[in-house]
Order: sequence, then C-alpha cells, then structure tokens
Amino acid sequence: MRVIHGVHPEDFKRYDTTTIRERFLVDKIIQPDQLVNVYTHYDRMIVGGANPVQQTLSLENYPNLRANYFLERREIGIINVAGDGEVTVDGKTFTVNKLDCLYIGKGSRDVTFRSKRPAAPAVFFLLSAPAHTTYPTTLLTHADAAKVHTGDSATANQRTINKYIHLEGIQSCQLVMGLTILHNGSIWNTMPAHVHDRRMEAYFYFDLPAEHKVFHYMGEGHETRHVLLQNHEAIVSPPWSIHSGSATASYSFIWGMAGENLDYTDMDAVRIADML
Ligand SMILES: O=C[C@H](O)[C@@H](O)CC(=O)C(=O)O
Ligand SMILES: [Zn+2]
Repeated sequence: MRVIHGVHPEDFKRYDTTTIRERFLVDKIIQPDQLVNVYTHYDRMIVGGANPVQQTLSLENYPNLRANYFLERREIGIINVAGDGEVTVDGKTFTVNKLDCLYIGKGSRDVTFRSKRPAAPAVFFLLSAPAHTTYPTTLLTHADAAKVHTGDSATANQRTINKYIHLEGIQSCQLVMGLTILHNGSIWNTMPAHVHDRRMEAYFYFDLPAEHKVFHYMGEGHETRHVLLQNHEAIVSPPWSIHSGSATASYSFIWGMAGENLDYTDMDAVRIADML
C-alpha cells in the first residue's frame, strides 16, 4: 500500500509541482477490477477506490496495519459514484447505487464489492479511519442525506452539500463524510475557503468530463498553490491547508474528514481579501 507522509507548512512553501503532486495527490485509485488503497499519516486516514467490473472485489488486510483483518480497529465509509452496485458485509448484502453511502463499523470481517452490470460498473470511493468502538453498519441513500444549498450563480459557486456521516446522520467514531454537487454553470467549491486544524480532509472529484480538469487550491491562506486533478482523482488536505477548487466544467466531489472532533461547523474561515 502506498504511504503518504505528513508535510510541514514551512517546507511546503518550497515545493515544486512534481513534489506537491507526490506528497498530496491520490491518483490511480480507480482501476478496473481492482481495489486500491493509499495509507496517509493525516489522522491515519486510508483513501481508496474499488471498481468491480467482472469480478467481486474483497477488502483485503495489509501487513502495515498489523491487524488480523482490515476493520479490526477501523471503520469505513463508502460512496458509489457510478453504476449500480452491491456491498456485502459478513454475509449481508446492501444495494449501494450512485450517490448512496454505506458506513461499516469496526469489527466486520468480510467486505466485498460488486457491480450489478459490467457495462455500467460501480465506482466506490472509500475512506477508513481508526475506530475505538463499533457503530452500526448503516446505509444512507442520496435521497435521505441531509442537504444544504449554498453559494450563488453570480459567484459561480452554487452547489448542494449532502451530509451522510456526521453528528446528526450516520454515527461514527471519527469519520465525517458527504458529497457536494455543483449546479450547472457553477465551477467553484469551498470558496470562501476555510481550514480546520482539528481535522484532515480528503476530496475526490467525480462527474467531471474527461477533457476537463479541476484546479484544486491548497496551502495556508496566505501561501496558496494549485494542483490540477482529473476525474476520479483525490487529494489530501493537511490540517493547516485550505481545500477549494474551480474547474473548467461543473462536477461533483466527495469530501471526508477524521481527527479531533466530528463537528462539521468547526471551521476557521479564510477571507478572500486575506488570501495570497
Ligand atoms: O469541511 C467541509 C468541507 O471542506 C466541505 O464539506 C466543503 C464543501 O463541500 C463545499 O463548500 O462545497
Ligand atoms: Zn473543510
């Protein structure tokens, strides 16, 4: 499993494009008939993807977890961003279709992923954090997710935030997870930007046309850099970094966090006037 280490904001100031991409970009996680995970040292969050086409894919154990099985001391949040799919947890099968979320609590042993139709395969995005206790395995459909409409077409950031794993939704030890859909013609996410020192964050972009790219912004508010991402790529955000993007077309993205608290509103806003 690839490992991403933590970066100090003072060191980040000197990074070139290649180094920024090596340290923060989580690419190549969506591969046909593969389940790919990347271990990050940001709150020990594992970021991954499963794209079953013909095969059923299993959540395998990794030697560096020093665990008997993947979820022995972990929880996982799963969101499907493509064709109809199924996730089976210790013999119980959940239908997880596009934009549905399945949370699996600590202690589940066998987790498998499959697509209903190979012609329209599922694309599951995965986030897993260390867990101290077992919360129930819970499915939440897109229709039942808590929705917040925000932004404005005048600032090209009109979007709907869907919360799945959060204080008033699916219960978890550390994970907070949801997805944001940009309205047609809007291209900006998370602007005005924010930081949250108490939680790392990961963004996974999807439903971005293949010929388009996201300019993802990171860094301290007064020391920003951009990283270009394409569809089905993710990026980690250290606790000291903003995380925001503007793309050359409308898109959606999954966001997920883990850390000191589960409080979605615990953010420190960065004023556009103060950004550099
Ligand atoms: O800490 C929360 C996250 O950055 C996202 O939920 C923000 C977001 O989806 C948006 O503004 O569109
Ligand atoms: Zn955030």
